[in-house]
Amino acid sequence: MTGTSDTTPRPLKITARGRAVLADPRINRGTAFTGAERRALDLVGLIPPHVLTQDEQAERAYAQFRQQPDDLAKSVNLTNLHDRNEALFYRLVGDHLEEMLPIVYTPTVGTAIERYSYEYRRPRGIYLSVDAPDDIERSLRASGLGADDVDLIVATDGEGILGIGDWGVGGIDIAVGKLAVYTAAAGIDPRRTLPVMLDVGTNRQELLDNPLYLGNRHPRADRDTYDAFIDAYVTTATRLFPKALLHWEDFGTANARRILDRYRDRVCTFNDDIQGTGAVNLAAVLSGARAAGLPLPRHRIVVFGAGTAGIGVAEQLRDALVAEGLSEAEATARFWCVDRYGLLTADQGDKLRDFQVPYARPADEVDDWRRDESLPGVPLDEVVRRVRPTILIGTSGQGGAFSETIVREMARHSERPIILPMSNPTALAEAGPADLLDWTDGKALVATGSPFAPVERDGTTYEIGQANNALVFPGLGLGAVVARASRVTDRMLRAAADAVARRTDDADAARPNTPVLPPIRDLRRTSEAVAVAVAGAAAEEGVARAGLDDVEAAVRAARWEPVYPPVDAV
Ligand SMILES: NC(=O)C1=CN([C@@H]2O[C@H](COP(=O)(O)OP(=O)(O)OC[C@H]3O[C@@H](n4cnc5c(N)ncnc54)[C@H](O)[C@@H]3O)[C@@H](O)[C@H]2O)C=CC1
Ligand SMILES: CC(=O)C(=O)O
Ligand SMILES: [Mg+2]
Repeated sequence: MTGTSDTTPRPLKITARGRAVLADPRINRGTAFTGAERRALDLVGLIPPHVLTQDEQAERAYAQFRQQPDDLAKSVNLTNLHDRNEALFYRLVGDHLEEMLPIVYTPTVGTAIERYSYEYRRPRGIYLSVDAPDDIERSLRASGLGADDVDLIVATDGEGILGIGDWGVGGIDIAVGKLAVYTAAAGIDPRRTLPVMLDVGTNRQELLDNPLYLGNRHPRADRDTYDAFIDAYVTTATRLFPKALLHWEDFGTANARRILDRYRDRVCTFNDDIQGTGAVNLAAVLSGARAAGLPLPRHRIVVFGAGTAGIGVAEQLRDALVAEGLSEAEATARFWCVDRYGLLTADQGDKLRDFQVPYARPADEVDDWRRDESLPGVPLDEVVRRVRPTILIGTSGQGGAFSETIVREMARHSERPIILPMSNPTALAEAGPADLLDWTDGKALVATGSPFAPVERDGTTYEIGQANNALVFPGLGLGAVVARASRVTDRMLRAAADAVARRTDDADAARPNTPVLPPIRDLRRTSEAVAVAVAGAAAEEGVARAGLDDVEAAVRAARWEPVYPPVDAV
């Protein structure tokens, strides 16, 4: 993001005066207030006299960032800037996206969430409590935003943060982090967004025992109480902010599914872990299949970790196979999903969760397969040996699960194995890219959920694509907002996946290091392409409420830029 825009920004109306201006990050620009602005806003004497440009401020802020001793300190540093001067924060993150995304987002956001009650400085977002559902409306109204003012709300209940589990109220930082990516990548106007913490308690004893813990100090609410609370949130949020897209992030598996199933046909909503992850995975697989020279229907797909993300990934791949002409049964038969009890098989009874059932293999198919009685079921290595997969996807949160033996076995039967360890944060990746390339003699087509440095091998540099829903949700959100979509449909998700995959169309598939995903440094352009595709799909499908003559122009015009608009002191 550069500090420039092709259109002159509209003046910003400011009613606050004096210290109240400096205390509000949405209007504060600190030392960049000009002499005239300082006089108009009663700031004379409250700021050192010399006026800096935003460029100069950004230079200083970057130097301060670089001085921080570690990633958590960098995260705190950026949070402080975010709390002081929002435009400068986005200017900085946009200018250094590759360097700062791992700080505001995965992996460091995971550490910030674990440390939330220790590192807490200021609140950000809206905290709703299951113990006070009657306060939902009052709390959402306390944002100061009216019916036309909200485009997007990211909500979490903190139960399934990345792969690190239940972190209670600290989960608010994943909503804040996702919104930062929405703005830095797609130019969603940050003043028209809300992070929401749905605090239903926590089952992490360490938090309940911690005197500094800032969330509700009781176990998670029972299902009826939980569902009533979620319903009160959806009903109130959509009544107060009828234009808002409701994004769900990092819920526990059962709740994530139930919520999506309940609301997806009623309101404009999507679950990032199920649908955003499914779309980015599909993009990587489409590009990978092209590079491997094997049409999608001929692939054999093993998904390791059949939870929220894993089954979301399988669902979109299955739809893509159906679109290629396979019947639903034929498409489903291309999958072998492995979870904590081993390969999903139809005889697993109540160990199978309802959303896993369609992917369970017939029990007699695996009669003579080796079982691991400690699971008890067919383990991943046996599945790989028997199935000879061409695609191996990791959404298990089990760091190192793709062992050398497993990967070498896969590579024995596949010219270009597609291996996507998607688990976050970094330590939970099922394998690292350097190992994957070593074990496959450089043949593997790899992308990972968290960022990894490029790998040097035999004089070739392999850039590692980030198979992270961050390639999808910012553009999906912007497209939905521009179209004023009434729903997020499967077709919009497919359009997003295709748009991401097209960003690697000109890559030379014959090269060993051909990318399967566009790099993060191009995230702004990728997000724009996704937004255009999504808004177009919404219009074609009849769920767009905005008239869109020129989708590309509408998307470009909708982008918020982190500039300082002229001040109108009212
Ligand atoms: N790259 C991306 O864009 C995304 C990555 N993820 C990552 O995927 C991972 C899983 O996230 P969710 O699906 O939300 O969690 P989840 O808890 O719904 O799913 C994890 C699944 O792994 C299974 N599992 C646990 N231990 C296992 C073992 N030893 N062997 C096989 N399976 C095992 C669990 O039973 C569960 O079904 C996390 O690390 C998360 O960061 C999630 C969403 C997006
Ligand atoms: C990326 C993401 O949404 C996750 O790891 O949960
Ligand atoms: Mg997530």
